[in-house]
Amino acid sequence: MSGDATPPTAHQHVTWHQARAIAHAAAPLLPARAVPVTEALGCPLAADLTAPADLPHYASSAMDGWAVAGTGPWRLGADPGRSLATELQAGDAVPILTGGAVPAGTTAVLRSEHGRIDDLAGTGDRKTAVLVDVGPAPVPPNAHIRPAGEEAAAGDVLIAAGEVLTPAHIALAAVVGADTLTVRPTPTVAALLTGDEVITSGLPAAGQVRDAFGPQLPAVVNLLGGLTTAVDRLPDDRDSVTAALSAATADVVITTGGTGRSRADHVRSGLIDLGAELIIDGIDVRPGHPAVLARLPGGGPLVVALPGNPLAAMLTLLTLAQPVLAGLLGRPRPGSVLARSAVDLPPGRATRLVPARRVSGTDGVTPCGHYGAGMLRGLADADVVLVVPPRGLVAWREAEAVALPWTRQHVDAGWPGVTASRTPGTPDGGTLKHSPTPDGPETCGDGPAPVKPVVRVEGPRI
Ligand SMILES: Nc1nc2c(c(=O)[nH]1)N[C@H]1C(S)=C(S)[C@@H](COP(=O)(O)OP(=O)(O)OC[C@H]3O[C@@H](n4cnc5c(N)ncnc54)[C@H](O)[C@@H]3O)O[C@H]1N2
Ligand code: MOO
Repeated sequence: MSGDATPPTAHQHVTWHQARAIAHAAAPLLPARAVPVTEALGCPLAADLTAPADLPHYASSAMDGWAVAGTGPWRLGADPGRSLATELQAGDAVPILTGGAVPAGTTAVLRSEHGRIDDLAGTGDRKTAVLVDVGPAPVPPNAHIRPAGEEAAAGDVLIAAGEVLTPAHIALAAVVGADTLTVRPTPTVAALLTGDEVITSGLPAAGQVRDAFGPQLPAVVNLLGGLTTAVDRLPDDRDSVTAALSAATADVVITTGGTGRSRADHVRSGLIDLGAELIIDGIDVRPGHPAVLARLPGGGPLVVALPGNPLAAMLTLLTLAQPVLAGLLGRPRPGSVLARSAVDLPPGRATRLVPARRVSGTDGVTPCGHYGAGMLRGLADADVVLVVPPRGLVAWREAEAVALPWTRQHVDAGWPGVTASRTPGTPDGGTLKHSPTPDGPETCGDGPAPVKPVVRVEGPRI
């Protein structure tokens, strides 16, 4: 399809809740793939990792010293190195190092501190050094031998499918000889930042803006579970935007700017030129109404098109990119936070996303100020974002909000400054609670304001 008309299949004027649900549903779990062990850190394992052989796969010494057979004193033979060719007979000993393979016939390892080499016994070429046990007690059978299979038998499950791989998992996989691991991959994200007026350093002149996204978008993507593999900057030029969209190879493309319908805005038209499926074209939310969610043809990447206004873009990450990444990771649809607004918020034409910060001494939150679509101060001050429905909010009633990716851990752990010993529900004591309903509570009504405002978390976590 070409031209700038919106394809009839696109969801238009969807609500904020619908947009999140559609975005999540449009992003199915990424198929498992084998990745090098070195790239698997942080990925959920897709198939059990079993031990291909006993672990350790040979009996080895746990000490520097001598492998001995039977009781001492022992005839000291040559260093067998790490060869298993030597077979000890009762009364034999050979030097051994920690980790060295114990020769067949070994009954114990005498650690170096507990052995003394005495005069040579015998005569001529048949002279042999004698090893004497001078430890506090005779070396017991099997001392300091790590038997084969001590840690795992061949076939044992070492790491169960679903585990998110830690450095210790990676080390374990490496020592059992795995070169690749089958994981649920981290969704990759390519960022395309549009705008002739956007500069990347120094003070912007009139008509210019400093790029707000490049310096932090990869970090936010990372907090949402993705990995940014490319950040490219594009002029406001239809061919450039179309070419960059068609060349993108990531699981998700996030664009910034150019979602409007002016002669300088080319993201929507570029998508249409390429025959992309527009899944969402416009959301009834402020800020962020021109946002687009699309899929490039041929099973290509999902495209999350963020408006250029900085606050609008950052909040649209929560509206669209967060559920998309959650879907690709096989995580539930992101939930929301329940908070109480310390002030009434009047009705409006659409759902509004309002950065809000905690009110000291209470568990209420209040709008930060400076939350125009092109601003960032309010967001920089915010603990959560209130989701204000068109009917507005009544002060101190439970209201829906979303945690910011960078405050989520504080919300999950209780608000910053709240100690675990505080009684939930008292001022500064947060009660965190999940709710299965991602669509939020009833937020308006005429009942009395609660005495003790409570903040809680609802819905599945990302
Ligand atoms: N006639 C109309 N005009 C506009 C409407 C509308 O409905 N009718 N909607 C407004 C809203 S709301 C938004 S949001 C924007 C959408 O704009 P775009 O997505 O096309 O973004 P741009 O026009 O490219 O830029 C908007 C604004 O953001 C600044 N920007 C862009 N990139 C960056 C960046 N990397 N760092 C910092 N700031 C950036 C850009 O300079 C503009 O100031 O359209 C409204 N207009
Ligand atoms: O919708 Mo715009 O995204 O308000 O700034």
